Amino acid sequence: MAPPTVLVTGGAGYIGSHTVLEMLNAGYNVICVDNLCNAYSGGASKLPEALNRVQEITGKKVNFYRVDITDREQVRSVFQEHKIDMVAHFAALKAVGESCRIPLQYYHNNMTGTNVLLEAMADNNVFKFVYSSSATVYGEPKFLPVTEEHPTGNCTSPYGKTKYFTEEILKDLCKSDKRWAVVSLRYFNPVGAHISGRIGEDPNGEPNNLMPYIAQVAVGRRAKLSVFGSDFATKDGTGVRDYIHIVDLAEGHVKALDKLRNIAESGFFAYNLGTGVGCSVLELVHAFERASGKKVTYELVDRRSGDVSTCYADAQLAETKLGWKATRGIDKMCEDTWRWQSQNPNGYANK
Ligand SMILES: NC(=O)c1ccc[n+]([C@@H]2O[C@H](COP(=O)([O-])OP(=O)(O)OC[C@H]3O[C@@H](n4cnc5c(N)ncnc54)[C@H](O)[C@@H]3O)[C@@H](O)[C@H]2O)c1
Ligand SMILES: CC(=O)N[C@H]1[C@@H](OP(=O)(O)OP(=O)(O)OC[C@H]2O[C@@H](n3ccc(=O)[nH]c3=O)[C@H](O)[C@@H]2O)O[C@H](CO)[C@H](O)[C@@H]1O
Repeated sequence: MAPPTVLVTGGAGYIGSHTVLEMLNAGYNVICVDNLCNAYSGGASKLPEALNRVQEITGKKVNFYRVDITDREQVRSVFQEHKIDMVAHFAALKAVGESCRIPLQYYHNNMTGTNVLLEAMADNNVFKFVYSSSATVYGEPKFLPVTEEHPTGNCTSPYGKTKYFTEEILKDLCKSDKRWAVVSLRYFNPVGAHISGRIGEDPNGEPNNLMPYIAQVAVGRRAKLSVFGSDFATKDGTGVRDYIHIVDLAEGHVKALDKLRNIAESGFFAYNLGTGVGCSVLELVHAFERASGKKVTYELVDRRSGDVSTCYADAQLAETKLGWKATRGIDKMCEDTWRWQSQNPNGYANK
């Protein structure tokens, strides 16, 4: 039987590129689309640099189209060109603070873009869908560890709401038509890089998230880290999160695709992708110092508005239903981030 062909939206981004790599290694054919609004496109190749490197690492071909998923015609033309079996949907805008400043752009990109994609799928009889959701759908945790049964929807930012609203649309769609089979993967805090050091996280401008900030301080691009809040009710007063290695996360997607490929079952299924282990900001700083041999200068500052104190996953359901479990710990996350950051101090741009 020919290997299934998966359309990957946002495949040039951080999580998309790592997942494409694991999908190729697992034998899937991959068609990537990305509008490159948050991915480095430079170089002589027509491929975005991350995918160029994915090809180099895997020795396999990535089909790439520069497509904006909000553009109906562009999306349709990809479905006309290729016989798609399943879709893995990563494309989205994802900066929490920015989403509060420009909510309409977030709703247009993330909601309209997803609707256009789902309509094109239905028109082409493609009903298997893996969605990039987030622990942000749980809002402030009411209990820990957070299971998939935890209520969703109490999101504080427009970004978070787009993740929650999309899940609601997907549930309605699955209720309305039994041909749909949807897996929504709720990521906790993805960090790290591929072991080769060739692909990794390359944020535009000042990083919003902790790990890339730490890495840029260690490599000398930024003077110091601001630690947001030291008076939380946690082991050392700093915020606690469930960091998950990007390769574990990528493998979770392959497991989800394997499940969709092999089941006749339809419906909406949500799974947490996390490790179940909470790590504080200062624990991560110290782990990174050990892994890199560099000092990470920091100062304790006020809390960032909207931040919860502690959030970590119960990831048992993904283990039971998908046969997936995270295996890489904090030290490995730091080691691999450092290999990527030290070999590519300016990310994909060779400046
Ligand atoms: N990184 C995280 O911490 C995290 C956590 C939870 C969920 N997620 C979700 O995972 C997905 C991937 O996140 P990431 O960290 O890889 O982000 P990313 O920005 O690196 O990747 C997203 C990619 O989508 C592309 N894109 C955005 N809008 C598009 C559009 N309209 N048409 C085509 N391409 C478009 C961007 O150019 C980018 O390459 C997103 O849906 C995000 O919300 C990320
Ligand atoms: C409010 C916010 O942005 N939430 C998003 C952010 O969650 P998180 O806030 O969980 O991730 P993060 O990496 O922004 O922060 C992790 C922890 O580090 C702390 N921290 C972060 C940056 C920094 O410069 N200094 C510092 O101390 C922060 O207060 C928190 O305790 O990312 C997630 C994915 O990874 C989701 O997309 C969340 O919706």
